[in-house]
Amino acid sequence: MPNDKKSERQGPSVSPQEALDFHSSGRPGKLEITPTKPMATQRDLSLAYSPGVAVPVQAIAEDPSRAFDYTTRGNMVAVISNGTAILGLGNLGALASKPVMEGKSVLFKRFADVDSIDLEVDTEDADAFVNCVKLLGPSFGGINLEDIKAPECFIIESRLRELMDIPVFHDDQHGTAIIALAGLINALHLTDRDIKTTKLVCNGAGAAGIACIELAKSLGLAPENVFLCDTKGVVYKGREEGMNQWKSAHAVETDKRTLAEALEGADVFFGLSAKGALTPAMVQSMAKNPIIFAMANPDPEITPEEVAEIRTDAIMATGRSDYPNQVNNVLGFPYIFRGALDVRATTINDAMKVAAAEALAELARKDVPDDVAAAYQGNRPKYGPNYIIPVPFDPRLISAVPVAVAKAAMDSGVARRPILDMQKYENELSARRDPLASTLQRIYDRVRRQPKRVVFAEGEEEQVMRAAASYVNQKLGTAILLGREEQIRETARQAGVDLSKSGIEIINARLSRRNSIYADYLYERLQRKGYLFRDAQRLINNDRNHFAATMVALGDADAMVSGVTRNYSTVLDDVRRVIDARPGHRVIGVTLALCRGRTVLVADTAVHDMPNSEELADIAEEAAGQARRMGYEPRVAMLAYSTFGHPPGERSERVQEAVKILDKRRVDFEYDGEMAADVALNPDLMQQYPFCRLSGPANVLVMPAFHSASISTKMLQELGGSTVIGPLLVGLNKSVQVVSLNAKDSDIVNMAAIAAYNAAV
Ligand SMILES: NC(=O)C1=CN([C@@H]2O[C@H](COP(=O)(O)OP(=O)(O)OC[C@H]3O[C@@H](n4cnc5c(N)ncnc54)[C@H](OP(=O)(O)O)[C@@H]3O)[C@@H](O)[C@H]2O)C=CC1
Ligand SMILES: CC(=O)C(=O)O
Ligand SMILES: [Mg+2]
Repeated sequence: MPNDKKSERQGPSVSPQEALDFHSSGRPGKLEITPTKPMATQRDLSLAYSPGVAVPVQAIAEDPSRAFDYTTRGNMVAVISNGTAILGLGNLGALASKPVMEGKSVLFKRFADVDSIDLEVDTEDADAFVNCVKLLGPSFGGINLEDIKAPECFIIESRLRELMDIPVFHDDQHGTAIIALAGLINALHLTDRDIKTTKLVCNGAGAAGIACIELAKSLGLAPENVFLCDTKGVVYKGREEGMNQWKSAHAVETDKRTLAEALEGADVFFGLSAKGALTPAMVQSMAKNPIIFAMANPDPEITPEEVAEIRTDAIMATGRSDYPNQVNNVLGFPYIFRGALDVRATTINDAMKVAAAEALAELARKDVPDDVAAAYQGNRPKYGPNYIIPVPFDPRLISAVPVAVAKAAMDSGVARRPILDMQKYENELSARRDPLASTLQRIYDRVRRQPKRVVFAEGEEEQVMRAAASYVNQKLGTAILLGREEQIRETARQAGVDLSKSGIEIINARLSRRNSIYADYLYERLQRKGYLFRDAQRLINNDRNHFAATMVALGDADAMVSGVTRNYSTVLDDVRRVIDARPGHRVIGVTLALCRGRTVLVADTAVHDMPNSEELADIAEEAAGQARRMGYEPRVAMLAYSTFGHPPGERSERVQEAVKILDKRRVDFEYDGEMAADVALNPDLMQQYPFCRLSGPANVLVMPAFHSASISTKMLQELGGSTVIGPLLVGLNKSVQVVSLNAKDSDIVNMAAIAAYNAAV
């Protein structure tokens, strides 16, 4: 079973500076807490706090299970660590573990809509730690222990499991074991091996290593075929140095003493130890079609490149996201807790772990449908050596894994609130997916497949340099910074932005050898609009928007981003002097608003002040086209203050007329109107109009005028807590995006990626 595809990095690599900037930008850290109830009036205060709050207090005192109804407990998991085994970095203390724990909390939310808070407990004393967590128990629906070193982690977890009636789960043990097992099930299947006769060597006899071999044995691996190694070599019967009861339980009768000896002829290597622990010579000595899971983080025991140099028949996995086959517990803990919380499980038992592993393994064997293919770096993965396990961005995980876990909890009798309608539960799970993340992920992946050259017009601005560096680092393409080279380099030096990477070019408009060609081009476009040649030359020399747009117009760049230092409409006017609308199209602005798991595109948020009916119909067509390009099947609502004629009014007639125009054009997407925003978005209200032609809530909202579009999106952002992206410029003949004044580097990169994406599709 030769592995024809050489292992290579697939995802973005990040520089140390980028990692620091990411964590410190804006509000430091990765989490914030937002209220779920209004706290605006005296009445709100009376309900949320005294006296109203006394009522749920009494209800919970009488019946503790009511805490799940009246508080956050049922959806709240604590990620708790003492920092004694942070990733593979060792014992760096509780405080240093905080970035990882915040990260785990964010992943709980991002992947499975589980609310989570990180708690760093500053003690290495197991009793003190247990006592602390136990006392915090009433606050949470589950406890995710993280990065606590062995053997204390075994003592801590088993004591807490006895003491608490909510799931306590040491992620480095069981999360890792579940994912490794899922990968192993498929790797064994692909190499035609029987688990009963498979020989496995696990390097690392700590939390993760021991849990992995325990779960593997529970699935049929023969104890005599499993060799456990640690810093002292093989864990054999009779060994005394560096032993503990958890290692002893897996000691084997053997004369092998070193990892190298254990690996001779072995089928499987599990690495849960440290960077570089596996050498090419050891890999060479393994059996045919070896299975190598080098899972140490952040650097694996051996890299896929090193393995590929010496063997082409290996199935290779790491804990990292930038190689194929990421065996990392992020695939597990969010979904396992989701399922456990939803049935109010008292624990996470072996049946639930095995069910999760099998669900993950099965998912990787299924055909990947179109809407899922996008999550896979743009390539539709096919079950095989380079795809034995789903990627964390696979949108099917949220419905597949929790369902399996919840069912197993119910079957094994630990569910306090069984789910009666599993199909309904599965649908509810899918609705928890964060659509922004998948949309942006899809865009990024597509651009990575077809990298583009983006010109950043405001190259002297610090956040623009950061964005350009990040764009290149993320392998989205090459970046051109416009500006004075010395100035840019000095600002970059002071700000600690690394511009030395290949793929970042600095161009000074005045000194460019294309300068006169650009001036000729611009003059030809503007000579009948009152411009002299010297005016065109001045615009090219002095105005970076004109220079950048001309670069794109003449094919010297694929896309352009600007707007950090000038008003949107000013940049748009500059660009329109250089670039026309695509033939047959109308230039409009589309804003993406993401709120509570829902995405809507709002148009026109940039160009038409008071569109007439024809223009409204054009806007609907352009916005529907953009929705499709972003992977949504458009359902367009033509909005007004009235719904289907009531109350009547002249302004609504304009919108009604636009609907008739769309009827005549026989467009190939769903649309209807005129209707009010609540009817467009609320299926219950829409049902009151059974003749409405939309098959579900609208996802494209065409506003009757610019002011309503602009006001509503800004209110969504400020009051509704929506993430708002845009306006995206749509309908231009070349790809240009304008960011908002003072946009942050991350916003600029998103816009650059969208510009590059629009240039590609
Ligand atoms: N991919 C994933 O999802 C996960 C990966 N991991 C990774 O696994 C590793 C271990 O984590 P964890 O089990 O929590 O940590 P622990 O501290 O509990 O255990 C570490 C184990 O690794 C052994 N070890 C360390 N260095 C070497 C080496 N060079 N050769 C052989 N054995 C070595 C230690 O040996 P000794 O007992 O002799 O000290 C110990 O048994 C880390 O790199 C971590 O990042 C962990 C969890 C999840
Ligand atoms: C992934 C993880 O939890 C670890 O490496 O510790
Ligand atoms: Mg960990």
